[in-house]
Amino acid sequence: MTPAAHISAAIEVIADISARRRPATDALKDWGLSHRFAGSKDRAAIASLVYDTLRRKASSAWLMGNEEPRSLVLGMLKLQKNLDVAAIDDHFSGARFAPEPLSAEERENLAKDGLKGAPLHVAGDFPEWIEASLVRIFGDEVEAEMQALTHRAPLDLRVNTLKANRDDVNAALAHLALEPTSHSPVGLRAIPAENRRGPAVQSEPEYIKGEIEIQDEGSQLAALLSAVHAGEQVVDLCAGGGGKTLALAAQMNNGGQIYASDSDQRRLAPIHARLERAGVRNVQVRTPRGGADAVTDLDGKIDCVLVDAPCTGTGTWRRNPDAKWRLRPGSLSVRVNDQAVVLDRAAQLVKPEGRIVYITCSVLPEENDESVAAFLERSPEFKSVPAGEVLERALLSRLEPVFRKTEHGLQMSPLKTGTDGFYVSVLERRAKK
Ligand SMILES: C[S@@+](CC[C@H](N)C(=O)[O-])C[C@H]1O[C@@H](n2cnc3c(N)ncnc32)[C@H](O)[C@@H]1O
Repeated sequence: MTPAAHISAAIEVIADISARRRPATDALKDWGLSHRFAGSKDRAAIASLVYDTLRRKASSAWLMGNEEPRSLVLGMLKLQKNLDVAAIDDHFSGARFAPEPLSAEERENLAKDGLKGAPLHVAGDFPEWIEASLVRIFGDEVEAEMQALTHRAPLDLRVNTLKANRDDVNAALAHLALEPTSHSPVGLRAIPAENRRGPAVQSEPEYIKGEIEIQDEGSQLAALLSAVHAGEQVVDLCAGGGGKTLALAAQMNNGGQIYASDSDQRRLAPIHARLERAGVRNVQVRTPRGGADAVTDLDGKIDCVLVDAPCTGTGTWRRNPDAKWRLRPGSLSVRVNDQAVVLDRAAQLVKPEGRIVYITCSVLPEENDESVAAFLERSPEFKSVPAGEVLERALLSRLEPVFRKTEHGLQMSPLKTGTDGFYVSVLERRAKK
């Protein structure tokens, strides 16, 4: 397929997503099934155009004056790919499989001076209703922060220090041209290539042997900020597929004890094979049976409860750009309620002077500082640990300048830390009087 044919296909897929309000992954899969002649490189190029279009949906619509799929793709080619009118013209030739030639109006819109005069939610490409929340966290950096969240995300790996070290793994994977991550001491990063799929890491021997995991650097840092160490009793209360559990086990060098649980039995299922592959021996998986709480026997005994909370995932919009246009106020309030439930449960598990490490992959203050503030109001026996001390305990004080500090925690973002938008707050139970 030619680049112009890729653009035609992307317009078709965007039309399907808009008309049927369906996730981009489903629309792309269907397109692939009904166009079996397209090879994997073609499908990757089309997916890349579709995701870039979703990243810049609001600004493209503003530039082109409407939300038609063709307009959205045209706007993206200018705003995200920096193509000028002549370069776009070449693709829109009207030849077989290429899109129809540009109209005079399209040409005029594409020649405009970018986003000059656009409102904030357009310039930052986010739903207007979250603007006030974003201003609360980012102040006058909303536009820069949200624009950084429209870029493609890199692929990050965490080196499993139970089995390997970063230099050796990097040398073995030299053909992938990875770079050590800037902040996590155990991360390696692959920069995304334009219009291509990322490296097939899962087929590398190092992956198969459990020496590496795929994990965003922000998630690695969130686990490190828990400052768990060998000898501690730890509960990973929202363990899901175990991404953080594996990182904690490596930090504890297989010492102490981690209990991994989750209210959703199905989400926990993959953890067993992952623990095995990573050579983890200090994790007991506590599977809830018939919805029953699987950690009641641990109440009041735990040094550190990790709450990798259910959240809206706004901090991962680089990876799931269509999720941002589907976010609704109702789903945010459902998540805030879930967070209250899980924080209250975590509090029962923590022993005096123990801690809850509360994590989200969101940049919205409602589910970060404000969820924490509401918890502290309900549970005066807890206090939030100042950011400087959290970093010091995790031996990460050198990172103090890169994090955005909030009232109760630390906020990461593509702009500030070059990671997904993770939030971490450490909540310590006061000593018994
Ligand atoms: C962000 S995901 C966890 C991701 C996982 N920790 C990882 O690193 O791969 C949030 C998890 O919280 C779980 N969850 C939601 N409400 C919960 C509750 N009340 N108690 C325990 N787990 C809960 C969800 O099932 C989901 O698996």
